[in-house]
Amino acid sequence: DTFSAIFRIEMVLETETKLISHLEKLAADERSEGRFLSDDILEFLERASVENKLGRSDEDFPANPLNALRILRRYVHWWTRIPEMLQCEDCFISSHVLEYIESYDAITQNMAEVPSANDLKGVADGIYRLSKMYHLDLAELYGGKIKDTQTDPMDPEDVLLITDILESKDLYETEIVWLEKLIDRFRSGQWDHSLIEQRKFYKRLARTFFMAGQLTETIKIIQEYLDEVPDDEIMKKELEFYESKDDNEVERVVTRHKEFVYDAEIDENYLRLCNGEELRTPRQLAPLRCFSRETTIPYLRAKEEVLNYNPRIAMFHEVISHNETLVVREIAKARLIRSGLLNKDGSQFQDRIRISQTAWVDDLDHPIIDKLSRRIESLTGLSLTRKQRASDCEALQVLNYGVGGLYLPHWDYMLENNQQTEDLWGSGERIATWLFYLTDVKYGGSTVYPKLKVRVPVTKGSAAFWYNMKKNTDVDERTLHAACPVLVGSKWVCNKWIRVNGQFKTRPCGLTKDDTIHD
Ligand SMILES: O=C(O)CCC(=O)C(=O)O
Ligand SMILES: [Fe+2]
Repeated sequence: DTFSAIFRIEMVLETETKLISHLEKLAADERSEGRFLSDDILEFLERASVENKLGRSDEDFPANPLNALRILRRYVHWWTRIPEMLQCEDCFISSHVLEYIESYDAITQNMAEVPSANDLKGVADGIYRLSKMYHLDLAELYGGKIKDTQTDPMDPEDVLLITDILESKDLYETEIVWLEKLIDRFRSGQWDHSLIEQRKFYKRLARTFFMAGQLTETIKIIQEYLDEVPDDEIMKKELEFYESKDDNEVERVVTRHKEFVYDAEIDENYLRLCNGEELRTPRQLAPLRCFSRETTIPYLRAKEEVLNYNPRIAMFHEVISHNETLVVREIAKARLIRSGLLNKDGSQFQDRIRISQTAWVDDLDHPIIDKLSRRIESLTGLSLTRKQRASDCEALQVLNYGVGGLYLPHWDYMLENNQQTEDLWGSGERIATWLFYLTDVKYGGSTVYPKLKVRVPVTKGSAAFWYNMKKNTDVDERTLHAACPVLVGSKWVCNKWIRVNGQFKTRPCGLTKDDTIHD
């Protein structure tokens, strides 16, 4: 899918540039022979051309979720439909039209991912999640403002995509808030009325009130509309319909829907840490230090910032160069696919708890990938040899997050299903995780440890490092961690999962059963 990696949305913009030039050529060819494309298409083409230029002039443009939604809606609602619109049943289809359709098909076949209605849902759901998680102000959001970033105001149609999501989750109360704010914006003249029919909104709001079990409000909202447009026959019918209902009936609609499960409760610490709150006391923070750490190379020292001692969670600074981040991303781009999660039997599945795309890159793929592995060896003292069997670590996992992209709290260890591929047969559990940050993001995306109350901000060039196991090789549950939703930005990371069996020389057991690895 497209919504699960910002990189894919950048690709949609690139594809659109090609489609625009094909459609412009078609319009010109037809015009030269005295025929014209429909006004709908011509108006769209003009708008798309302006918005596409704007989007491509700023590389951060698709990293704003509102822009991502606009780009994808343009593609799904327009570009995919234009071939049909050009082929009306009883009109003349010129050779130019056929040519356009051929080039459209060719371009689409070349796309790794063709955006679909499902992607629109993914982005809309992402924006809803972000608004909830980061307490976004709806009036500001509609006006295109997120924190201190500003883009064009949302189109009412985009807002409706989000309220559709709310409705599908039976979140009627929330939907009412979103719709009321939308009508506020109309009333105050902040939205161009020509963009949409007001009736559509009022009708929608009335229905939502009804679904939420608020019949009085339902009738009130329709009357409010009729006060302004008294002759609207359609709305008069709506009013009659609702007036014929009684409260018992409303109750039934609501209880039917309440059987569904509501949004899972987001872990309180996760929420607060992602919002940048410091949850530890000054006393807990006081002993934390930065170290110039020895490595296995005598003259090389590393910049280590300890964020927690037991278990040790550390950030290593300036451990990957700008150029290296570009190489990793470039190799990964051709291989990205939606990230999976592991079933008990080791098979993979996809879920909303992990929204990103993954690519696996190995030491042999490029000298720089190998160099990164050797660097992690010297910084951690662990062995990262890749072998046909019983490797000391996995290949490098490269991730790009999508709109509202996140990874809810989880552990990196896999317990019984730790031998997915042959190279890892006999490798044992994931003893440690090394996580390089390849980009900065504007807002959101931190890695957080809800049990330890630790937050690692996304910092290009740095890495997070921790042990998932105690010295006696029991897994350490305190390492529960998560990736916060990305609010604005394209988050790229890559991580090395280091396996336990190859580390026996440098990682002996501790003196007590519970000894943690914290040096
Ligand atoms: O992206 C992050 O910040 C964390 C990623 C992670 O925990 C994982 O991929 O297992
Ligand atoms: Fe993880």
